[in-house]
Amino acid sequence: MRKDCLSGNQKRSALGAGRILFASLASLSFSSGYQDSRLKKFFSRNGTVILGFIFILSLIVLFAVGLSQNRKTSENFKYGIVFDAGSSHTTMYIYKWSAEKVNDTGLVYEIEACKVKGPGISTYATKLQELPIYLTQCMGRAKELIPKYKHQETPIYLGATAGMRLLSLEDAKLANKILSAVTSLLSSYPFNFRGARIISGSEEGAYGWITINYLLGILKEKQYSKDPSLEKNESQETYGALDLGGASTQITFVPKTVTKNTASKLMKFRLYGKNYSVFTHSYLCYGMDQALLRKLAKDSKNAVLEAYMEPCFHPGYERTVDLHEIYNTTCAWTFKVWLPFNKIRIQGSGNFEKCLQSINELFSISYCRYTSCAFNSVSRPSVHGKFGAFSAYYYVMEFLNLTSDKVSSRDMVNEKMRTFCSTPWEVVNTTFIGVKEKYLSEYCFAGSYILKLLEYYNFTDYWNHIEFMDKINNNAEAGWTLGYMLNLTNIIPAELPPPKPFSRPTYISLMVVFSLVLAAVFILGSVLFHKSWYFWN
Ligand SMILES: Nc1nc2c(ncn2[C@@H]2O[C@H](COP(=O)(O)OP(=O)(O)OP(=O)(O)O)[C@@H](O)[C@H]2O)c(=O)[nH]1
Ligand SMILES: [Ca+2]
Repeated sequence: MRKDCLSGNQKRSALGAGRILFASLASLSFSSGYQDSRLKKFFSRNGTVILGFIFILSLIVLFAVGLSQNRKTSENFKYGIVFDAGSSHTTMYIYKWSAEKVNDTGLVYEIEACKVKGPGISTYATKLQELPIYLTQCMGRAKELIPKYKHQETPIYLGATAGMRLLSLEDAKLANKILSAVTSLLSSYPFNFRGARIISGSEEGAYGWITINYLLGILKEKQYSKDPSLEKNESQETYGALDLGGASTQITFVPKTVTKNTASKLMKFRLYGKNYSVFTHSYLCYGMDQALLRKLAKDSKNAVLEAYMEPCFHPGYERTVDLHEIYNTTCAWTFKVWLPFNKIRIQGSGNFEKCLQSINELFSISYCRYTSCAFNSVSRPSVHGKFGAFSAYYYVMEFLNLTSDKVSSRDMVNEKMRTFCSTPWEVVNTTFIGVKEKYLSEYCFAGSYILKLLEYYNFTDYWNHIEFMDKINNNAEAGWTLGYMLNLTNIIPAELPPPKPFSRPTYISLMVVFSLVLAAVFILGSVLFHKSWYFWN
């Protein structure tokens, strides 16, 4: 338990200090008081008033010092803005924290997640003039929510992820044009603009890992180890992070053992006085949207008379796609075949087993130069401990009602998926009214894809180790943005800040005790002074 009251030792030392103070004051009044008769007269008349005045002044000083050290946290808030420019869309997050408690864990929280209307910024290469309108609504929210006098000191960052990574592989100049346009646009706002850049897949994975462990209070657990409310986190291992975006997916965790194979994939951090070696890998083209595009491109070769049966779509569902749209992407071009038509009609058959088989072909496992690989010849240290799965992992599992603790095995998920995929589209469409058609029609594919992805990561027998998470502890959404800001604003120190000498209640108790001792000293001093004056006169 944290000590909030005075301990026996503290009480004894407080009283001891009082006695010494009293003795020195008394001796001072005896030794110097009688040497000057004018002074004696003055003290005899005004002594009590002077002592009372000194006493009150001391109290005021003591309390003023005390209050200045224990100022209410609501007085000085700081803010930070981060734009997550993802492949499918952009979201602006506003974080708020107390300047005084900045080093405590879990105290930065999200006050706004503003979804920018429209697709990801990588699609704006040919319509740069539309960017001001694109960002204006969320920037307006930032101006509204952050007090005006804080605007200038509020940092604003924009991090672009896999959509821009892909564009920069296809045409680096175009990607730079977008970033320049965004830079000049965000610089024109009254905030402290600190850069727009494409973050690497490793950064995206690592910052996501920092975010969830920070919000769960795991990074700084040691400092709280005597607090019963945080006991569950004592000596707890960090959570691994699983992020599934639209164009890339990341896996990040602290491996139990580091081998030669994994060493090159480790990122090292020193946070709150502890060292972490974090394995992280980002698979470009393995995000949800790009995986579906690649699957459609791969299976389009089966088209007969401009149509083919798609097992990952519900029976009765139909979608017509432009072949140009699916072949002309960096992720899918390897599946390009010549077909005598421009469009294909995709008809759902809702066959879960066939869907899984077909998804299998998206993962290359034929070659592994390490002892064990997840897929695409990327080394895979054994997964262990708990994992937090967010972004599309959460959206999909939440929709399928598979996020509960009771869903403890992969078999249960398989069963649910089998039934869901075979449900006719007409039934699905009329049951889930109001759900965006794009999302609704793709949940069968998405759920099956997640199952396969987690199988390749080797979670088959560890399904119950995964927690699907969105907002953590009601503080902030899981994702890379908070970790990015914590790092760039140095909110997480490398070393643990030294503990405060006293907690607030201890501090107040000490003030009260010392004030009472002071009062007693002055009252006694004043009585003794008068007695001695009469005695010597
Ligand atoms: N069902 C559902 N899907 C969503 C929702 N929001 C986004 N998605 C989809 O989930 C996938 C992942 O979304 P995000 O995590 O936002 O992806 P992103 O950040 O744009 O992409 P990356 O740049 O790869 O990280 C994409 O296919 C989105 O279209 C939602 O609210 N519900
Ligand atoms: Ca993302």
